[in-house]
Amino acid sequence: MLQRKMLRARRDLTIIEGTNAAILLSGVRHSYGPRAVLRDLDLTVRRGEIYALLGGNGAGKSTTLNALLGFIAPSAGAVRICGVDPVTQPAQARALLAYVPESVALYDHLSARENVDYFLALAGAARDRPSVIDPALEAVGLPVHAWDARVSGFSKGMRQKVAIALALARHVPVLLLDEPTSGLDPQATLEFNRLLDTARARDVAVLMVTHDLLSAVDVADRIGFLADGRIDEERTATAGSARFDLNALHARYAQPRAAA
Ligand SMILES: Nc1ncnc2c1ncn2[C@@H]1O[C@H](COP(=O)(O)OP(=O)(O)OP(=O)(O)O)[C@@H](O)[C@H]1O
Repeated sequence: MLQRKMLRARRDLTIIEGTNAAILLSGVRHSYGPRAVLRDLDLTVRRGEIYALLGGNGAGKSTTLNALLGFIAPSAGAVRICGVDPVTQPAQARALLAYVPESVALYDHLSARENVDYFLALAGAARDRPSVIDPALEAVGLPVHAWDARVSGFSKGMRQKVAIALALARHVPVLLLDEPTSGLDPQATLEFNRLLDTARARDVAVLMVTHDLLSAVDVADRIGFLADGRIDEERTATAGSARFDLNALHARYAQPRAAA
């Protein structure tokens, strides 16, 4: 038993040392009571890469995000954000990532500019308006007339732009997204995907948990299906306009689940 644990620890170390992944999960296991949710999950995302993680309800996608955020400590395996363990070094890991939940929480009585300024101050990051805040708001395409408007009147898409602007202003290498396009109309979804292109161009590693296959096909470099606690299948985008075979992916995604 001890030998198995040592072998596993050595394998984890080898994987960590031999990778340039900004996001790494290696041999990760996690159970809630008797229910094993992650079983030897291996997943890596490099800087400048967008990875879409798909999976049926209850497959363990949020649990995966929670492991990366350091909210849960896996019973086995390694989790790293740019080499930092989010459980044992939470402050260092948090400084390296931005997390955008399905519903972006902002201060409704503050403007877009003020929200970015406030959260930059909380993060201890540089917050000069002309050189940091305004260029970030411009990069995400938030209309200039909205910069000083209270965010209470913002749509979901606009709130996401503020959240991504904050991530860009912080220059974090890792962006974690939970169901970013749920509830967005097709136009807002396309706009959001182009925001992710901006993040990729700035060398950010993006992990996007989603049920939105069309969005994943449009923007992701790799798509992974989480099933039975591990990546069951992974596809990589090909060059050219048909980046993925949408019909094949849909057939894969919609296939009946094995009984638990
Ligand atoms: N805190 C918890 N305590 C006990 N069980 C949990 C807890 N959180 C999640 N689970 C269970 O773990 C499994 C995986 O949940 P998780 O939320 O990670 O799945 P998901 O893939 O994000 O699902 P969805 O697509 O529905 O959001 C589910 O069976 C869920 O009921």
